[in-house]
Amino acid sequence: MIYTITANPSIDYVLQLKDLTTGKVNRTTSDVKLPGGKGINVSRILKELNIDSTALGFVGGSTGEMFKSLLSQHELKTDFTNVHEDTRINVKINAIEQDEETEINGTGPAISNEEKTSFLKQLESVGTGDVVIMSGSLPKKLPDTFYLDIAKMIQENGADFVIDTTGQALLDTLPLHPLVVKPNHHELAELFNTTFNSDQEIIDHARKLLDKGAKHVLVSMAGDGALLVTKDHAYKANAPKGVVINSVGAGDSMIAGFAGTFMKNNDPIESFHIGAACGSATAFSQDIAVKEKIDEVYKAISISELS
Ligand SMILES: Nc1ncnc2c1ncn2[C@@H]1O[C@H](COP(=O)(O)OP(=O)(O)OP(=O)(O)O)[C@@H](O)[C@H]1O
Ligand SMILES: O=P(O)(O)OC[C@@]1(O)O[C@H](CO)[C@@H](O)[C@@H]1O
Repeated sequence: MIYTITANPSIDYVLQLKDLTTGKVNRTTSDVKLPGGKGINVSRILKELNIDSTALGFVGGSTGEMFKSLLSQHELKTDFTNVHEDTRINVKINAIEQDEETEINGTGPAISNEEKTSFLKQLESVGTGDVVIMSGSLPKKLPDTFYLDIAKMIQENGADFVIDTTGQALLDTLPLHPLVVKPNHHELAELFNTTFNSDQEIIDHARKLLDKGAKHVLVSMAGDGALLVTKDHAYKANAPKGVVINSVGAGDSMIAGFAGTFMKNNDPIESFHIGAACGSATAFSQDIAVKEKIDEVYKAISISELS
């Protein structure tokens, strides 16, 4: 079973307007509320790919009820821990004529010790053959090491894990051999305090993450596609042409496509192809991509070997 952990889920309030002027009243041309949070997005893509997962996380208050109701139409398996304080609302502003996306994410509820303990109890049965995908910010009062501590615990029981994180937190996960890490090219450059001028430079730095323990490294590059780097090979997926509607969740979609497929077939290249299709398909959709869009985009992506 794949478990996704979204410690800090959200209602994503996605607003579209022509242009955004700060300090003024702006009016939307359309607005939708979506059940958000990185692990939730991963579970939603897995569902589209017909791969079972259970979504875990902390949900509370009246916004939590709305979040669950928004999510219910997607028919995911969930096992949320109820908390006292409200689930957050994240505001996503797509200013069409400015071609600009602005996000304002809330801090989320404070999690009490009892709520945290009850959540962790759920993970005691996770073991060999399971994968736990953890992503997104932490709500108030959870320790910075929350995801890392979970990785240590479930790994001792034989499970695989993915933590979608950046910076030092990403480096800290590597000795535990995560199934995959997926920095974007800017995040990878920041990790090594450098800038990249070629794919080869990106590949060389991605290999350092393999040397430190990652089992697979994907480097996402938004409209420039993505790289899959293994010890001896590197592959590039093109970003197909299309109209970008809302790229929020493209990275989550790519992780879901890669990890979910790899669990099934152990084939990193096909997993990469599907991951790239999920990422672009989400960028070309207002919400997280649906199966038909993923299939359409898959056909427009080719994987080429670079080195
Ligand atoms: N504009 C785009 N056109 C085509 N494909 C895209 C576009 N943006 C993203 N993708 C696809 O989705 C993948 C992941 O996107 P991106 O690199 O933006 O991840 P990210 O930085 O983790 O994003 P986010 O945090 O917004 O989810 C890219 O590698 C690419 O394959
Ligand atoms: O504040 P976090 O937890 O870092 O990110 C949360 C979030 O921006 O990530 C998802 C897209 O990746 C959205 O659904 C959600 O609103």
